[in-house]
Order: sequence, then C-alpha cells, then structure tokens
Amino acid sequence: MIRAEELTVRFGETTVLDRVTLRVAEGEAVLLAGPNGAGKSTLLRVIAGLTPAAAGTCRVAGEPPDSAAAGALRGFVQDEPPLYEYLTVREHLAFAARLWGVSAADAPRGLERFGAAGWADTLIRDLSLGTRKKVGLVAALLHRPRLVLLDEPFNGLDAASCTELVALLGEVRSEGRTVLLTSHEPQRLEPLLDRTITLGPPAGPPTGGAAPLVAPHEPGDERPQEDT
Ligand SMILES: Nc1ncnc2c1ncn2[C@@H]1O[C@H](COP(=O)(O)OP(=O)(O)OP(=O)(O)O)[C@@H](O)[C@H]1O
Repeated sequence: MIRAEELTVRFGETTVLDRVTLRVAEGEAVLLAGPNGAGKSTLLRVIAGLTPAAAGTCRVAGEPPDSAAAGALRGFVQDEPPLYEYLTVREHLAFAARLWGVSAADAPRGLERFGAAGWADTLIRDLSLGTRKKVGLVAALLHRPRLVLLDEPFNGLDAASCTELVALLGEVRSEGRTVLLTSHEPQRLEPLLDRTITLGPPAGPPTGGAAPLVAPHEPGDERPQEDT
C-alpha cells in the first residue's frame, strides 16, 4: 500500500528525513514511533501528499502521493485538523462528504460514537480541542478510505474516546484497510498493531550529518534499525 524509497526531506538547510525507506502492506496497522523531532509527522505528510520530498520516491497504491488517485483512497487525520471555522459541525461534515463524493449519512453516527453528536449545530470555531479532533476524525473517515493516516490521534481526546478510537481502528483493520499512525501512547494501541517502525533521533542542526536511516517493512522482516 505504501512504498517509500530513500526519502529525503529538507526544510531550509535542515535535513529532517534522510534517505528513509518504508513499506507498509495493505491491511497492516503500523505505528510510526520515535523521539520528538524525528520526522514522524513529516513522513506522514509526505505520504499524504502535503509535503514534497527533496529526493527519493513515494507511492501510495502505486500512485504518487499528491495525485487525485492516491488522495481518493486515503483519509488523513492531522494533529490539528484543518476545519472551516465558520461552518457548523454538520455543515463541515456535509461539505467533506461532497468533496469525497459520498453521502453524509454516516456522519451523525460517527459523531455519536465519540460522544460529539450534541455539537452538530455548533460553529467549528467554538469547539474545544478534543471536539475539533473528533470532527477531523469523522470527516477524514467518511469515505471509508483504504488507507487511514493519523498523526497523534489521541491528542486532546478524553479516555472514552481514545478507547472508541482504538475500537474503530480495529474495525478498519479487520476490513483489510491499512492504518499508519504516530502516537506517543503506544500502550493504547497494543490490541491493534501489527508492527512498529521507529525513526531515529533528529539529525540536528544542518551540519549534524546523520547517517541514513532505513526502516524495514514487510511483516516478519527484521526489526527497524536506528542509526545515530
Ligand atoms: N514546515 C516546516 N518548516 C520547517 N521545519 C519544519 C516544518 N515541519 C517540521 N519541521 C521540523 O522538522 C522536524 C521534524 O518535525 P516532525 O513534526 O516531523 O517531528 P515528529 O517526529 O513528528 O515530532 P513530535 O514527536 O514532536 O511530534 C522538527 O525539527 C520540526 O521543527
């Protein structure tokens, strides 16, 4: 489902990802782990087609990540979901459903699942952090994507919603869909995960000279390596 080879991402003179190789098979649930600043969110954003790589290749179901084809099969739950502040929750989800070309009929059930049904007619700008996250989750999953990417999905969620989210991701996985996520709370994910891929520590300042990092891929492969 995801095949990234020798990916390098730079911001200015800082190399954030240095020749990262990663493969995730269809139907796997994989945690992207590593210390703060290791580049986990950046890697997710490359796979989501939002951040370009300076070198290397990335394919999602064989398609470039920024292509319409890859976009249609992916749902990305960002740490801070981009939401339309002046729409109500209901309007936002109806808009997201239109963009995906699907019915918004499942949206109320999605909100209900996370205890957020009562916010349907509230403007997004008036929501708490956790409720925004729930709306972002429901919006990203409306089209039942084959690939679900989540960046720190537990941030801001209450305990019951965290449990519900793990159950939801378990259903996604049992349907043969793929899950790739970052989280600093791996213990929550134990029932779900097939594998953990660990990125090495950040390269540091421009002259840091980090060694290449290769994260192996197929199930059953050796454990990911960290080079410092
Ligand atoms: N748009 C950007 N412009 C400049 N630097 C950026 C940008 N996005 C990320 N970075 C830098 O890239 C590095 C990796 O950030 P990233 O958010 O990918 O790390 P992370 O592993 O997800 O960290 P955390 O665990 O803290 O969420 C950081 O040093 C960050 O400051």
